[in-house]
Amino acid sequence: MEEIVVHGGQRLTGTVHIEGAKNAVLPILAAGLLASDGATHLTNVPVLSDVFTMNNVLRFLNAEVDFDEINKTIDIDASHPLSSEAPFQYVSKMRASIVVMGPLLARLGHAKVAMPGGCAIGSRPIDLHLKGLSALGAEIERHDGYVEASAERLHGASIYLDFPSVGATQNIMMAATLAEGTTIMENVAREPEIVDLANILNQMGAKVMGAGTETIRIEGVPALHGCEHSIVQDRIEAGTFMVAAAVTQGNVLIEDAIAEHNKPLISKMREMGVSVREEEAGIRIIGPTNLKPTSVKTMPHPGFPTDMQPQMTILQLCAQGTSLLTETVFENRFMHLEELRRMNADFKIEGRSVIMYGPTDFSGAQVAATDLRAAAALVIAGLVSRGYTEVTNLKYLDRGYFDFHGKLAKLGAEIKRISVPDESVYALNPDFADEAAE
Ligand SMILES: CC(=O)N[C@H]1[C@@H](OP(=O)(O)OP(=O)(O)OC[C@H]2O[C@@H](n3ccc(=O)[nH]c3=O)[C@H](O)[C@@H]2O)O[C@H](CO)[C@@H](O)[C@@H]1O
Ligand SMILES: C=C(OP(=O)(O)O)C(=O)O
Repeated sequence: MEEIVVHGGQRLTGTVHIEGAKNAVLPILAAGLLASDGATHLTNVPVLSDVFTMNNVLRFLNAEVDFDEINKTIDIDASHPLSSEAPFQYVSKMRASIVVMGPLLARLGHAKVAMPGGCAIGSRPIDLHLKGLSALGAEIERHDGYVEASAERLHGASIYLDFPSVGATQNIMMAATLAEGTTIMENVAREPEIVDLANILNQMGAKVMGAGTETIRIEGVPALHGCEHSIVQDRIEAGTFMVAAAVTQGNVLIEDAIAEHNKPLISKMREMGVSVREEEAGIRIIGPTNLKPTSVKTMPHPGFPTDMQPQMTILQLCAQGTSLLTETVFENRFMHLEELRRMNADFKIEGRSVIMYGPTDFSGAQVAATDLRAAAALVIAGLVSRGYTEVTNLKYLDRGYFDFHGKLAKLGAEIKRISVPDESVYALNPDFADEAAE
């Protein structure tokens, strides 16, 4: 087992490089299945466990996938006959694998995908995905833990999403690229990752218009081909380092971060007294001595992203006074807070809101990550804690962050990732921690 050990108290300074976005590359890998002619070449691909999982899903479906981890590129060749079945062993590993459904259905007229189920942050149904695919003419059946969709040929339709679901928007958009006629999707997700997907689909020969707005119009085409595409920067990784810099009173340039994609976070950080400078090379964060409290409510884009919520709570817990955070997107995304209580955090959860009483005098503890962003939040809390913090369950962190501890170490954090025996009696003993950190 591995864990991250942080000795808090260091100011972060320097420059950090941001990877391509996990939430962009996963649906884009699925989009690679749509190209019946030629290979798709992706650059700026993040080296993440979720990417390995999605590659394996594509390989199982009979696509050729070549991942060059050093150069961060992937080539996908889906030009030969594909299989249409994504089994439980893959889908259970990663919910996002449900986005192969739209491309398979469009390309092969059939898709059988294991129902993804929920995860630690909430129940995560797929009713909106299915509603959209059904409007395009697919027959949907659910049996034995699978959802099966078939259609001789999909046809364009008008689809209104009850909620701007990211995955449903992606799945339906990809299916509609090869449908006969025009599809109008309303109340769709507007995340930058949706725009990135639309961009690559258009390079593949699709006709997708309006991505990034509430309405997307897709004119179906008979076939798509391979192309080259560079994955958009990860706004959530950028935001995570912005918070880490601010909370440690640091001075960090988040290289190539796109301010436009992180507007709600930037606005809240400025309100709290953080200096956020948009420079040519990226976003510079200078953390103040005293942070002001604030209220945050997560919303679909362009609202405050739920994927920044756990990290944001650390900034709020450090503020001088009472802050509020309301999570409206997922019903169970406060699990990191119970771990933070063991690090001295004082808060009260009331339904979907948490009231936080700052400033917190964080003290190091052994804590376990419960999901991806919880893992990042716990490490950030460790950066401002007295003594040592050990964060376990790093499999969650590895889903979405490449070399997180290494990047923080380069910025001056005292942090190591170490192997420990599974039955670790590893206590918060500075002598042992020093030894393990060598
Ligand atoms: C791989 C990826 O891109 N993951 C992101 C994507 O997840 P994902 O695509 O799963 O998120 P959605 O936008 O679909 O889900 C948001 C909310 O809608 C609900 N819902 C969704 C679909 C549906 O058919 N029915 C339904 O009720 C979900 O339960 C959830 O409460 O967007 C989320 C919201 O920004 C982010 O937190 C995830 O990091
Ligand atoms: C919730 C997240 O991802 P996923 O939808 O892949 O679980 C996330 O990136 O924070």
